Amino acid sequence: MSFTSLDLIDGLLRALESIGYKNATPIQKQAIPAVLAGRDLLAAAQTGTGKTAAFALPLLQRLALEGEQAAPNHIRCLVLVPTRELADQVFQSFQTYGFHLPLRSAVAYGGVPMEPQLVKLRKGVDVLVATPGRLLDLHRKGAIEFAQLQALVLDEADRMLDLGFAEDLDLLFSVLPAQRQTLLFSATMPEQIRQMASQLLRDPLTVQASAPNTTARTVRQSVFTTDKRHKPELFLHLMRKEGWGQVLVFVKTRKGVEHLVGLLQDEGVSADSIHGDKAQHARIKALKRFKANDVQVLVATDVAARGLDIEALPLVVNFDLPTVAEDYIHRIGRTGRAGAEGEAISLVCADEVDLLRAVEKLIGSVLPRQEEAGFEADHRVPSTGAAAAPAARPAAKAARGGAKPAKAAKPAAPVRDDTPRPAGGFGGLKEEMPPKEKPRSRGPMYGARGGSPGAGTGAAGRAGGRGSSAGAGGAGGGKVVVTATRGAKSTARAAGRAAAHAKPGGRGNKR
Ligand SMILES: Nc1ncnc2c1ncn2[C@@H]1O[C@H](COP(=O)(O)OP(=O)(O)OP(=O)(O)O)[C@@H](O)[C@H]1O
Repeated sequence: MSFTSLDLIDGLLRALESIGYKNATPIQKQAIPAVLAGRDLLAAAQTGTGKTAAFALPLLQRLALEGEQAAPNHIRCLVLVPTRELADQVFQSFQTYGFHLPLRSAVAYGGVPMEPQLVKLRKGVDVLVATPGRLLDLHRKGAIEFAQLQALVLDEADRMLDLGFAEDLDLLFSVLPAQRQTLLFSATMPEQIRQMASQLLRDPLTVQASAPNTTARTVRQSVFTTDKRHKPELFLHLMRKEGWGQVLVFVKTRKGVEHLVGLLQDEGVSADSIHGDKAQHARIKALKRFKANDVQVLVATDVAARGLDIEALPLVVNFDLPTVAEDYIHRIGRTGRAGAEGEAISLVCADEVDLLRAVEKLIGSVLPRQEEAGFEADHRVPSTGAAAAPAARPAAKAARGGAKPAKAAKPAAPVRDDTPRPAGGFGGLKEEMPPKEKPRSRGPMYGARGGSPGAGTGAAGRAGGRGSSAGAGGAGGGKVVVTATRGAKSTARAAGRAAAHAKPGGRGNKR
Protein backbone atom coordinates (compact mmCIF):
# COMPACT_ATOMS: atom_id res chain seq x y z
CA MET A 1 0.00 0.00 0.00
CA SER A 2 1.41 3.37 -0.98
CA PHE A 3 1.62 6.23 1.49
CA THR A 4 -0.61 8.33 -0.77
CA SER A 5 -3.58 6.11 -0.01
CA LEU A 6 -3.02 6.72 3.72
CA ASP A 7 -4.06 10.37 3.27
CA LEU A 8 -0.74 11.79 4.36
CA ILE A 9 -0.14 15.43 3.60
CA ASP A 10 2.12 16.57 0.82
CA GLY A 11 4.99 17.67 3.06
CA LEU A 12 5.27 14.17 4.52
CA LEU A 13 4.92 12.44 1.14
CA ARG A 14 7.74 14.54 -0.25
CA ALA A 15 9.98 13.60 2.67
CA LEU A 16 9.17 9.90 2.23
CA GLU A 17 9.91 10.11 -1.45
CA SER A 18 13.28 11.69 -0.85
CA ILE A 19 14.35 8.89 1.53
CA GLY A 20 13.08 6.17 -0.78
CA TYR A 21 10.12 4.78 1.19
CA LYS A 22 7.61 3.58 -1.40
CA ASN A 23 5.09 1.46 0.45
CA ALA A 24 3.85 1.41 4.00
CA THR A 25 4.81 -1.61 6.11
CA PRO A 26 2.01 -3.64 7.76
CA ILE A 27 2.31 -1.80 11.09
CA GLN A 28 2.31 1.55 9.27
CA LYS A 29 -0.81 0.57 7.31
CA GLN A 30 -2.59 -0.25 10.53
CA ALA A 31 -1.34 2.46 12.83
CA ILE A 32 -1.35 5.53 10.60
CA PRO A 33 -5.13 5.77 9.97
CA ALA A 34 -5.87 5.04 13.63
CA VAL A 35 -3.46 7.70 14.92
CA LEU A 36 -4.74 10.21 12.37
CA ALA A 37 -8.22 9.49 13.68
CA GLY A 38 -7.07 10.37 17.18
CA ARG A 39 -7.22 6.89 18.66
CA ASP A 40 -5.05 5.67 21.53
CA LEU A 41 -3.01 2.69 20.40
CA LEU A 42 -1.26 -0.35 21.80
CA ALA A 43 0.90 -1.47 18.88
CA ALA A 44 3.18 -4.45 18.49
CA ALA A 45 5.26 -5.38 15.49
CA GLN A 46 8.53 -7.19 14.98
CA THR A 47 11.85 -5.41 15.27
CA GLY A 48 12.90 -3.44 12.20
CA THR A 49 9.45 -3.18 10.64
CA GLY A 50 9.09 0.60 10.74
CA LYS A 51 7.34 1.32 14.04
CA THR A 52 9.00 4.73 14.30
CA ALA A 53 7.38 6.01 11.12
CA ALA A 54 4.12 4.33 12.16
CA PHE A 55 3.77 6.84 15.00
CA ALA A 56 5.93 9.73 13.77
CA LEU A 57 4.17 10.30 10.42
CA PRO A 58 0.59 10.62 11.68
CA LEU A 59 1.66 12.60 14.74
CA LEU A 60 3.60 15.08 12.62
CA GLN A 61 0.52 15.43 10.44
CA ARG A 62 -1.76 16.08 13.39
CA LEU A 63 0.67 18.59 14.85
CA ALA A 64 0.96 20.38 11.52
CA LEU A 65 -2.79 20.60 11.04
CA GLU A 66 -4.24 20.91 14.53
CA GLY A 67 -3.55 22.83 17.70
CA GLU A 68 -1.85 26.03 18.68
CA GLN A 69 1.81 26.86 18.20
CA ALA A 70 3.87 25.81 21.22
CA ALA A 71 4.19 28.59 23.82
CA PRO A 72 7.58 29.17 25.48
CA ASN A 73 8.69 26.08 27.41
CA HIS A 74 5.66 24.14 26.25
CA ILE A 75 5.73 20.91 24.27
CA ARG A 76 2.93 19.50 22.12
CA CYS A 77 4.10 15.93 21.66
CA LEU A 78 6.32 13.88 23.95
CA VAL A 79 8.09 10.70 22.83
CA LEU A 80 9.63 8.77 25.70
CA VAL A 81 12.33 6.18 24.99
CA PRO A 82 14.55 4.16 27.33
CA THR A 83 18.04 5.02 26.07
CA ARG A 84 19.96 8.05 24.92
CA GLU A 85 21.11 6.55 21.62
CA LEU A 86 17.53 5.63 20.78
CA ALA A 87 16.41 9.13 21.70
CA ASP A 88 18.87 10.57 19.18
CA GLN A 89 17.75 8.14 16.51
CA VAL A 90 14.02 8.76 16.99
CA PHE A 91 14.66 12.50 17.04
CA GLN A 92 16.55 12.18 13.72
CA SER A 93 13.59 10.27 12.28
CA PHE A 94 11.19 13.06 13.28
CA GLN A 95 13.58 15.55 11.67
CA THR A 96 13.74 13.53 8.47
CA TYR A 97 10.00 12.83 8.15
CA GLY A 98 9.06 16.36 9.19
CA PHE A 99 11.62 18.11 7.00
CA HIS A 100 9.02 20.03 5.00
CA LEU A 101 6.76 20.85 7.95
CA PRO A 102 6.95 24.01 10.05
CA LEU A 103 7.50 22.11 13.28
CA ARG A 104 10.25 22.26 15.87
CA SER A 105 11.72 19.10 17.39
CA ALA A 106 14.18 18.64 20.22
CA VAL A 107 15.89 15.82 22.06
CA ALA A 108 16.73 15.64 25.76
CA TYR A 109 18.63 12.98 27.67
CA GLY A 110 21.11 12.70 30.50
CA GLY A 111 24.88 12.43 30.44
CA VAL A 112 25.28 15.69 28.51
CA PRO A 113 25.02 19.29 29.75
CA MET A 114 21.51 20.48 30.48
CA GLU A 115 22.05 24.11 29.51
CA PRO A 116 21.73 23.72 25.70
CA GLN A 117 18.53 21.74 26.25
CA LEU A 118 17.15 24.50 28.49
CA VAL A 119 17.90 27.07 25.81
CA LYS A 120 16.17 25.09 23.06
CA LEU A 121 13.11 24.42 25.17
CA ARG A 122 12.70 28.08 26.01
CA LYS A 123 11.02 28.82 22.67
CA GLY A 124 8.68 25.86 23.01
CA VAL A 125 8.85 22.77 20.78
CA ASP A 126 6.30 20.69 18.90
CA VAL A 127 8.01 17.33 19.42
CA LEU A 128 10.30 16.44 22.30
CA VAL A 129 12.04 13.06 22.29
CA ALA A 130 13.40 12.31 25.74
CA THR A 131 14.52 9.73 28.27
CA PRO A 132 12.48 9.82 31.50
CA GLY A 133 15.14 10.91 34.01
CA ARG A 134 16.29 14.02 32.17
CA LEU A 135 12.73 14.87 31.20
CA LEU A 136 11.70 15.04 34.86
CA ASP A 137 14.80 17.03 35.78
CA LEU A 138 13.91 19.56 33.10
CA HIS A 139 10.30 19.66 34.26
CA ARG A 140 11.37 20.24 37.87
CA LYS A 141 13.46 23.16 36.70
CA GLY A 142 10.37 24.66 35.05
CA ALA A 143 11.84 24.16 31.58
CA ILE A 144 8.98 21.99 30.35
CA GLU A 145 5.26 22.68 30.71
CA PHE A 146 2.72 20.08 29.67
CA ALA A 147 -0.48 22.17 29.41
CA GLN A 148 -0.36 22.06 25.59
CA LEU A 149 0.51 18.39 25.33
CA GLN A 150 -1.57 16.70 22.61
CA ALA A 151 0.19 13.36 22.32
CA LEU A 152 2.38 11.00 24.33
CA VAL A 153 4.31 8.09 22.80
CA LEU A 154 5.93 5.40 24.90
CA ASP A 155 8.43 3.50 22.78
CA GLU A 156 9.84 0.31 24.37
CA ALA A 157 8.01 1.11 27.60
CA ASP A 158 8.83 -2.21 29.28
CA ARG A 159 12.51 -1.37 29.06
CA MET A 160 11.92 1.88 30.92
CA LEU A 161 10.37 -0.16 33.71
CA ASP A 162 13.27 -2.66 33.65
CA LEU A 163 15.65 0.26 34.03
CA GLY A 164 13.92 1.38 37.21
CA PHE A 165 11.98 4.30 35.78
CA ALA A 166 8.60 3.13 37.13
CA GLU A 167 8.34 5.84 39.79
CA ASP A 168 9.55 8.57 37.45
CA LEU A 169 6.95 7.51 34.93
CA ASP A 170 4.16 7.46 37.52
CA LEU A 171 5.13 10.95 38.57
CA LEU A 172 5.22 12.12 35.00
CA PHE A 173 1.84 10.63 34.08
CA SER A 174 0.30 12.36 37.08
CA VAL A 175 1.23 15.80 35.69
CA LEU A 176 0.23 15.23 32.06
CA PRO A 177 -3.13 16.55 30.85
CA ALA A 178 -5.77 13.81 30.89
CA GLN A 179 -7.04 14.95 27.50
CA ARG A 180 -4.36 13.65 25.15
CA GLN A 181 -3.61 10.89 22.66
CA THR A 182 -1.40 8.10 24.00
CA LEU A 183 0.47 5.52 21.92
CA LEU A 184 2.39 2.52 23.20
CA PHE A 185 4.75 0.76 20.77
CA SER A 186 6.96 -2.29 21.23
CA ALA A 187 8.31 -5.37 19.48
CA THR A 188 7.47 -7.49 22.51
CA MET A 189 4.35 -7.48 24.65
CA PRO A 190 5.25 -8.51 28.19
CA GLU A 191 2.64 -8.27 30.92
CA GLN A 192 4.19 -4.97 32.10
CA ILE A 193 3.24 -3.28 28.82
CA ARG A 194 -0.31 -4.60 28.89
CA GLN A 195 -0.71 -3.36 32.45
CA MET A 196 0.67 0.01 31.55
CA ALA A 197 -1.67 0.15 28.59
CA SER A 198 -4.71 -0.60 30.71
CA GLN A 199 -3.66 2.20 33.03
CA LEU A 200 -2.82 4.86 30.46
CA LEU A 201 -4.79 4.32 27.29
CA ARG A 202 -8.35 5.46 26.69
CA ASP A 203 -10.50 3.09 24.65
CA PRO A 204 -7.43 1.93 22.74
CA LEU A 205 -7.01 -0.08 19.60
CA THR A 206 -4.62 -2.99 19.91
CA VAL A 207 -2.71 -3.49 16.70
CA GLN A 208 -0.47 -6.51 16.20
CA ALA A 209 1.25 -6.67 12.86
CA SER A 210 2.84 -10.02 13.73
CA ALA A 211 2.28 -12.75 16.28
CA PRO A 212 3.46 -11.51 19.69
CA ASN A 213 7.09 -11.99 20.68
CA THR A 214 8.24 -13.35 17.35
CA THR A 215 11.64 -12.84 15.81
CA ALA A 216 12.14 -11.74 12.23
CA ARG A 217 12.03 -14.69 9.89
CA THR A 218 15.06 -13.43 8.01
CA VAL A 219 17.32 -13.84 11.05
CA ARG A 220 19.01 -17.25 11.15
CA GLN A 221 19.44 -18.18 14.78
CA SER A 222 21.64 -20.77 16.47
CA VAL A 223 23.41 -21.61 19.70
CA PHE A 224 27.00 -22.74 20.24
CA THR A 225 27.27 -24.68 23.48
CA THR A 226 30.59 -24.35 25.25
CA ASP A 227 32.09 -23.74 28.69
CA LYS A 228 32.12 -20.24 30.11
CA ARG A 229 35.92 -20.08 30.13
CA HIS A 230 36.08 -20.99 26.43
CA LYS A 231 33.76 -18.21 25.26
CA PRO A 232 36.39 -15.56 24.39
CA GLU A 233 38.53 -18.01 22.43
CA LEU A 234 35.49 -19.51 20.74
CA PHE A 235 34.35 -16.04 19.70
CA LEU A 236 37.73 -15.21 18.17
CA HIS A 237 37.98 -18.62 16.53
CA LEU A 238 34.53 -18.32 14.90
CA MET A 239 35.24 -14.78 13.86
CA ARG A 240 38.34 -15.86 11.96
CA LYS A 241 37.03 -19.16 10.69
CA GLU A 242 33.74 -17.76 9.41
CA GLY A 243 35.28 -14.48 8.23
CA TRP A 244 32.82 -12.37 10.19
CA GLY A 245 32.56 -8.77 9.13
CA GLN A 246 30.68 -6.22 11.20
CA VAL A 247 29.37 -7.76 14.41
CA LEU A 248 27.40 -6.45 17.37
CA VAL A 249 28.13 -8.42 20.53
CA PHE A 250 26.04 -8.39 23.68
CA VAL A 251 27.67 -9.06 27.04
CA LYS A 252 25.87 -9.13 30.39
CA THR A 253 28.00 -6.74 32.42
CA ARG A 254 29.94 -3.53 31.78
CA LYS A 255 33.07 -5.17 33.14
CA GLY A 256 32.57 -8.11 30.83
CA VAL A 257 32.18 -5.73 27.90
CA GLU A 258 35.49 -4.01 28.60
CA HIS A 259 37.23 -7.31 29.18
CA LEU A 260 36.15 -8.64 25.78
CA VAL A 261 37.04 -5.38 24.03
CA GLY A 262 40.54 -5.50 25.56
CA LEU A 263 40.99 -9.08 24.48
CA LEU A 264 39.84 -8.37 20.92
CA GLN A 265 42.08 -5.33 20.65
CA ASP A 266 45.04 -7.38 21.91
CA GLU A 267 44.35 -9.75 19.05
CA GLY A 268 44.38 -6.90 16.54
CA VAL A 269 40.61 -6.71 16.07
CA SER A 270 39.14 -3.21 15.90
CA ALA A 271 36.58 -3.11 18.67
CA ASP A 272 34.74 -0.49 20.70
CA SER A 273 32.09 -0.54 23.40
CA ILE A 274 28.85 0.96 24.64
CA HIS A 275 27.69 0.64 28.23
CA GLY A 276 26.41 2.71 31.12
CA ASP A 277 29.82 3.50 32.64
CA LYS A 278 31.03 5.27 29.52
CA ALA A 279 30.77 9.00 29.02
CA GLN A 280 27.95 9.89 26.66
CA HIS A 281 30.22 11.47 24.08
CA ALA A 282 32.27 8.23 23.98
CA ARG A 283 29.07 6.18 23.56
CA ILE A 284 27.94 8.37 20.69
CA LYS A 285 31.35 8.18 19.06
CA ALA A 286 31.52 4.38 19.36
CA LEU A 287 28.11 3.96 17.73
CA LYS A 288 28.97 6.41 14.99
CA ARG A 289 32.23 4.61 14.18
CA PHE A 290 30.47 1.26 14.14
CA LYS A 291 27.69 2.53 11.88
CA ALA A 292 30.31 3.96 9.53
CA ASN A 293 32.11 0.58 9.53
CA ASP A 294 35.23 2.21 10.98
CA VAL A 295 35.20 -0.33 13.76
CA GLN A 296 34.44 -4.00 13.16
CA VAL A 297 33.12 -5.18 16.50
CA LEU A 298 30.86 -3.23 18.84
CA VAL A 299 30.54 -4.84 22.27
CA ALA A 300 27.62 -3.63 24.37
CA THR A 301 25.37 -4.27 27.31
CA ASP A 302 21.61 -4.25 26.82
CA VAL A 303 21.75 -0.48 26.60
CA ALA A 304 22.19 -1.12 22.86
CA ALA A 305 19.49 -3.79 22.60
CA ARG A 306 16.51 -1.60 21.88
CA GLY A 307 15.56 0.20 18.73
CA LEU A 308 19.00 0.94 17.29
CA ASP A 309 18.91 0.88 13.51
CA ILE A 310 22.31 -0.05 12.11
CA GLU A 311 22.02 -0.31 8.37
CA ALA A 312 22.63 -3.80 6.95
CA LEU A 313 24.16 -5.19 10.14
CA PRO A 314 24.82 -8.85 9.25
CA LEU A 315 25.45 -10.45 12.64
CA VAL A 316 24.53 -10.23 16.31
CA VAL A 317 26.34 -12.41 18.84
CA ASN A 318 25.03 -13.04 22.33
CA PHE A 319 28.28 -13.60 24.17
CA ASP A 320 26.04 -13.99 27.23
CA LEU A 321 22.32 -14.62 27.12
CA PRO A 322 20.15 -11.78 28.42
CA THR A 323 18.63 -12.05 31.88
CA VAL A 324 15.27 -10.79 30.58
CA ALA A 325 14.05 -13.10 27.81
CA GLU A 326 12.38 -10.30 25.83
CA ASP A 327 15.77 -8.68 25.40
CA TYR A 328 16.82 -11.64 23.24
CA ILE A 329 14.21 -10.61 20.67
CA HIS A 330 15.30 -6.96 20.80
CA ARG A 331 19.02 -7.78 20.66
CA ILE A 332 18.81 -10.03 17.62
CA GLY A 333 16.42 -7.52 16.05
CA ARG A 334 19.42 -5.26 15.41
CA THR A 335 20.03 -7.51 12.38
CA GLY A 336 17.57 -8.66 9.72
CA ARG A 337 15.86 -5.27 9.62
CA ALA A 338 13.56 -3.98 6.91
CA GLY A 339 13.46 -7.38 5.24
CA ALA A 340 17.25 -7.84 5.12
CA GLU A 341 18.94 -11.15 5.96
CA GLY A 342 20.77 -11.52 9.25
CA GLU A 343 22.29 -14.00 11.64
CA ALA A 344 22.18 -14.32 15.42
CA ILE A 345 24.53 -16.62 17.31
CA SER A 346 24.41 -17.24 21.06
CA LEU A 347 27.31 -18.69 23.02
CA VAL A 348 25.68 -20.67 25.81
CA CYS A 349 27.26 -22.40 28.80
CA ALA A 350 25.69 -24.74 31.36
CA ASP A 351 25.02 -21.87 33.83
CA GLU A 352 22.76 -20.24 31.28
CA VAL A 353 20.42 -23.13 30.63
CA ASP A 354 17.52 -21.48 32.48
CA LEU A 355 17.98 -18.28 30.48
CA LEU A 356 18.05 -20.33 27.27
CA ARG A 357 14.89 -22.12 28.32
CA ALA A 358 13.18 -18.78 29.01
CA VAL A 359 14.18 -17.41 25.60
CA GLU A 360 13.00 -20.55 23.80
CA LYS A 361 9.73 -20.52 25.69
CA LEU A 362 9.17 -16.88 24.75
CA ILE A 363 9.89 -17.33 21.05
CA GLY A 364 8.12 -20.68 20.94
CA SER A 365 10.99 -22.61 19.39
CA VAL A 366 14.04 -24.58 20.40
CA LEU A 367 17.19 -22.95 19.05
CA PRO A 368 19.35 -25.22 16.87
CA ARG A 369 22.54 -26.15 18.71
CA GLN A 370 26.06 -26.57 17.42
CA GLU A 371 29.37 -27.38 19.01
CA GLU A 372 32.74 -26.37 17.64
CA ALA A 373 35.58 -28.90 17.67
CA GLY A 374 38.07 -27.96 20.36
CA PHE A 375 35.54 -25.86 22.26
CA GLU A 376 33.10 -28.55 23.36
CA ALA A 377 31.44 -28.05 26.72
CA ASP A 378 32.90 -30.11 29.56
CA HIS A 379 29.86 -29.05 31.55
CA ARG A 380 27.11 -30.20 29.26
CA VAL A 381 24.31 -27.72 28.64
CA PRO A 382 21.18 -29.71 29.53
CA SER A 383 18.60 -30.29 26.84
CA THR A 384 15.88 -27.68 26.61
CA GLY A 385 13.82 -29.63 24.11
CA ALA A 386 10.65 -29.56 26.19
CA ALA A 387 10.84 -25.84 26.95
CA ALA A 388 9.17 -24.62 23.84
CA ALA A 389 6.30 -25.73 21.72
CA PRO A 390 7.75 -27.64 18.77
CA ALA A 391 7.64 -25.64 15.58
CA ALA A 392 5.15 -26.91 13.08
CA ARG A 393 7.08 -26.62 9.88
CA PRO A 394 10.21 -28.18 8.39
CA ALA A 395 13.77 -27.02 8.85
CA ALA A 396 14.20 -23.30 8.65
CA LYS A 397 17.83 -23.56 7.64
CA ALA A 398 17.06 -25.07 4.29
CA ALA A 399 14.24 -22.61 3.75
CA ARG A 400 16.60 -19.74 4.40
CA GLY A 401 19.30 -20.88 2.05
CA GLY A 402 21.42 -22.83 4.50
CA ALA A 403 23.34 -22.03 7.63
CA LYS A 404 26.97 -22.90 8.12
CA PRO A 405 26.94 -25.49 10.88
CA ALA A 406 30.30 -26.04 12.49
CA LYS A 407 29.45 -29.44 13.79
CA ALA A 408 25.88 -30.59 13.75
CA ALA A 409 24.23 -30.90 17.09
CA LYS A 410 21.22 -33.08 17.60
CA PRO A 411 18.61 -31.74 15.22
CA ALA A 412 16.53 -29.14 16.97
CA ALA A 413 13.25 -27.63 15.96
CA PRO A 414 13.78 -24.68 13.66
CA VAL A 415 13.36 -21.16 14.87
CA ARG A 416 10.58 -19.49 13.11
CA ASP A 417 7.62 -17.31 13.45
CA ASP A 418 4.51 -19.05 12.28
CA THR A 419 2.69 -15.91 11.34
CA PRO A 420 0.99 -16.58 8.00
CA ARG A 421 2.68 -14.63 5.26
CA PRO A 422 2.47 -14.49 1.51
CA ALA A 423 5.15 -16.37 -0.36
CA GLY A 424 8.52 -14.84 -1.02
CA GLY A 425 9.45 -12.65 1.86
CA PHE A 426 9.45 -11.30 5.31
CA GLY A 427 5.79 -10.54 5.81
CA GLY A 428 5.88 -9.02 2.37
CA LEU A 429 8.30 -6.45 3.69
CA LYS A 430 11.04 -7.37 1.32
CA GLU A 431 8.78 -6.35 -1.49
CA GLU A 432 7.31 -3.46 0.40
CA MET A 433 10.50 -1.93 1.71
CA PRO A 434 12.76 -0.80 -1.10
CA PRO A 435 16.38 -0.09 -0.31
CA LYS A 436 16.31 3.37 1.14
CA GLU A 437 18.63 6.23 0.47
CA LYS A 438 20.65 7.60 3.31
CA PRO A 439 18.71 10.36 5.09
CA ARG A 440 20.12 13.79 4.53
CA SER A 441 22.35 15.20 7.15
CA ARG A 442 20.21 17.46 9.26
CA GLY A 443 22.68 19.82 10.88
CA PRO A 444 22.27 20.79 14.50
CA MET A 445 20.79 18.60 17.21
CA TYR A 446 17.66 20.63 17.60
CA GLY A 447 15.32 21.20 14.68
CA ALA A 448 14.82 24.77 13.64
CA ARG A 449 11.43 25.99 12.57
CA GLY A 450 11.68 26.31 8.85
CA GLY A 451 10.70 25.10 5.42
CA SER A 452 7.37 25.74 3.87
CA PRO A 453 4.29 24.16 5.33
CA GLY A 454 3.27 21.05 3.49
CA ALA A 455 0.36 21.74 1.18
CA GLY A 456 -2.23 19.75 3.07
CA THR A 457 -4.13 17.21 1.12
CA GLY A 458 -6.22 16.10 4.02
CA ALA A 459 -7.11 17.04 7.53
CA ALA A 460 -6.02 14.91 10.43
CA GLY A 461 -8.77 12.55 11.34
CA ARG A 462 -10.08 12.35 7.81
CA ALA A 463 -8.34 9.13 7.04
CA GLY A 464 -9.59 5.99 8.66
CA GLY A 465 -11.99 6.82 11.37
CA ARG A 466 -12.42 4.92 14.58
CA GLY A 467 -11.36 1.38 14.13
CA SER A 468 -10.88 1.90 10.43
CA SER A 469 -7.91 -0.37 10.39
CA ALA A 470 -9.77 -3.36 11.71
CA GLY A 471 -9.07 -6.53 9.89
CA ALA A 472 -7.24 -4.96 7.01
CA GLY A 473 -4.47 -7.45 6.55
CA GLY A 474 -3.30 -5.59 3.53
CA ALA A 475 -1.35 -6.89 0.61
CA GLY A 476 1.73 -8.55 1.84
CA GLY A 477 0.85 -8.04 5.48
CA GLY A 478 1.47 -10.57 8.15
CA LYS A 479 -1.35 -11.62 10.39
CA VAL A 480 -2.91 -8.42 11.60
CA VAL A 481 -5.09 -8.41 14.66
CA VAL A 482 -6.93 -5.27 15.55
CA THR A 483 -9.10 -5.21 18.61
CA ALA A 484 -10.64 -2.51 20.70
CA THR A 485 -10.21 -2.82 24.43
CA ARG A 486 -11.31 -0.68 27.31
CA GLY A 487 -8.84 0.44 29.88
CA ALA A 488 -9.19 -1.29 33.22
CA LYS A 489 -7.30 0.92 35.65
CA SER A 490 -6.81 0.27 39.36
CA THR A 491 -4.31 -2.48 40.16
CA ALA A 492 -2.19 -1.95 37.10
CA ARG A 493 0.13 0.65 38.54
CA ALA A 494 1.07 -1.37 41.60
CA ALA A 495 1.49 -4.54 39.58
CA GLY A 496 3.67 -2.78 37.02
CA ARG A 497 5.87 -1.38 39.73
CA ALA A 498 6.21 -4.73 41.43
CA ALA A 499 7.17 -6.31 38.13
CA ALA A 500 9.72 -3.60 37.48
CA HIS A 501 11.26 -3.90 40.88
CA ALA A 502 11.55 -7.63 40.57
CA LYS A 503 14.05 -7.08 37.77
CA PRO A 504 17.74 -6.40 38.13
CA GLY A 505 19.41 -3.32 36.72
CA GLY A 506 20.03 0.20 37.91
CA ARG A 507 18.29 3.35 36.93
CA GLY A 508 18.44 4.98 33.58
CA ASN A 509 21.12 4.27 31.05
CA LYS A 510 23.46 2.74 33.50
CA ARG A 511 23.45 -0.78 32.13
N1 LIG B 1 7.91 2.14 4.63
C1 LIG B 1 9.21 1.94 4.64
N2 LIG B 1 9.91 1.69 3.51
C2 LIG B 1 11.25 1.48 3.54
N3 LIG B 1 12.00 1.50 4.68
C3 LIG B 1 11.36 1.75 5.83
C4 LIG B 1 9.94 1.99 5.88
N4 LIG B 1 9.61 2.22 7.19
C5 LIG B 1 10.74 2.14 7.89
N5 LIG B 1 11.80 1.84 7.10
C6 LIG B 1 13.19 1.64 7.53
O1 LIG B 1 13.20 0.40 8.24
C7 LIG B 1 14.19 0.44 9.27
C8 LIG B 1 13.56 0.00 10.60
O2 LIG B 1 12.63 0.98 11.04
P1 LIG B 1 12.44 1.30 12.59
O3 LIG B 1 13.76 1.61 13.20
O4 LIG B 1 11.35 2.28 12.71
O5 LIG B 1 11.97 -0.14 13.09
P2 LIG B 1 11.28 -0.57 14.44
O6 LIG B 1 10.10 -1.39 14.07
O7 LIG B 1 11.04 0.62 15.30
O8 LIG B 1 12.40 -1.50 15.08
P3 LIG B 1 12.75 -1.79 16.64
O9 LIG B 1 11.66 -2.66 17.17
O10 LIG B 1 14.05 -2.49 16.56
O11 LIG B 1 12.83 -0.47 17.32
C9 LIG B 1 14.73 1.85 9.31
O12 LIG B 1 15.97 1.87 8.64
C10 LIG B 1 13.70 2.66 8.54
O13 LIG B 1 14.29 3.76 7.88
